[in-house]
Amino acid sequence: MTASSTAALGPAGHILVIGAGRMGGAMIDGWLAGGRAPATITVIEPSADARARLGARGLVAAADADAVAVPDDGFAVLVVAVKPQSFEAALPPAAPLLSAGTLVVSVAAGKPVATLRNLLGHPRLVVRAMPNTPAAIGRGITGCYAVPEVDGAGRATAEGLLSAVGEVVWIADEDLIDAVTGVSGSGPAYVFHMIEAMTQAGVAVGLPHETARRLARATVIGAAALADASPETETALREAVTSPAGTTAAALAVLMDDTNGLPPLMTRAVTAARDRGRALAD
Ligand SMILES: NC(=O)C1=CN([C@@H]2O[C@H](COP(=O)(O)OP(=O)(O)OC[C@H]3O[C@@H](n4cnc5c(N)ncnc54)[C@H](OP(=O)(O)O)[C@@H]3O)[C@@H](O)[C@H]2O)C=CC1
Ligand SMILES: O=C(O)[C@@H]1CCC=N1
Repeated sequence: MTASSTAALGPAGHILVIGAGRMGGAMIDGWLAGGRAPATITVIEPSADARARLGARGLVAAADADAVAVPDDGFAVLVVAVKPQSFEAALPPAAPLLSAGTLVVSVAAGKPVATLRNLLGHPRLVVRAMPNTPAAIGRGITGCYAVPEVDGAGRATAEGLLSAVGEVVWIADEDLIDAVTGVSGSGPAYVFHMIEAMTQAGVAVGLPHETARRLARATVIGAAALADASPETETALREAVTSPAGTTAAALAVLMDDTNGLPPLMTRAVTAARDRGRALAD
């Protein structure tokens, strides 16, 4: 396989996935839903239960790298989806499974290209990708960085895999992957916490917990669906809820406060996630 042949990850090209947990599993679900043949996906996954479930769906599941049979045409793509803390154990044994043309796509937070290369026998073609869990329903968004050695066709290969689970955005600077993690990789948790916080606030002003939760949950889901369906900007949609001197204006005076409101709080939260991603590099 040549360096550029990875671009042709057609229906028969093989994918190796290390780690089929929440993120790896969500991506696999997306590929299968998109029509990829299960037998073209080999997964290294230590959990026997997970392997049994993957095998039942027609994927090739191995407990470790030693148990993986490399297909005749090699693996076109390796997807690294283990936790950063598992890198040292999980990656070096997989190095012999790669060929010169294998495109390595890592979704791990924090771990830089240099570390991936050191642990995987110095592959040339590396993409760092930061997806998020709405990928499980095809509604994710992934920020990606490709090393200069990955040509347009290689990017197309990565984009083909990642767009099966949602939108794809490319960034030109590897350092900004940690910022992507802070906004969208970790972001779904912020939205779920918004539901929790609105529920808690509803209880604080007298609503029964289940009623508050139902109202909060349907509001977040409905507002997101409206933002998705509407041609209006978020600002216009917010203004449409806000009557002059009304109830929403009273709430937004609290939420939009320059010092104690949501924007400075969110900036602190995103910065903390970005900084944690940077720290995971070590
Ligand atoms: N969850 C998220 O929202 C996102 C996660 N990510 C990134 O995805 C990666 C995985 O995270 P997530 O899916 O949440 O974590 P999970 O723990 O759900 O998945 C990791 C998987 O890797 C398996 N694993 C552990 N050790 C090995 C090994 N030596 N070889 C092969 N597989 C192994 C685990 O198996 P077992 O459980 O049996 O140990 C588990 O199934 C992380 O690097 C994270 O930064 C990126 C974007 C979003
Ligand atoms: O919390 C984490 O570290 C991972 C990366 C982005 C979402 N989950």
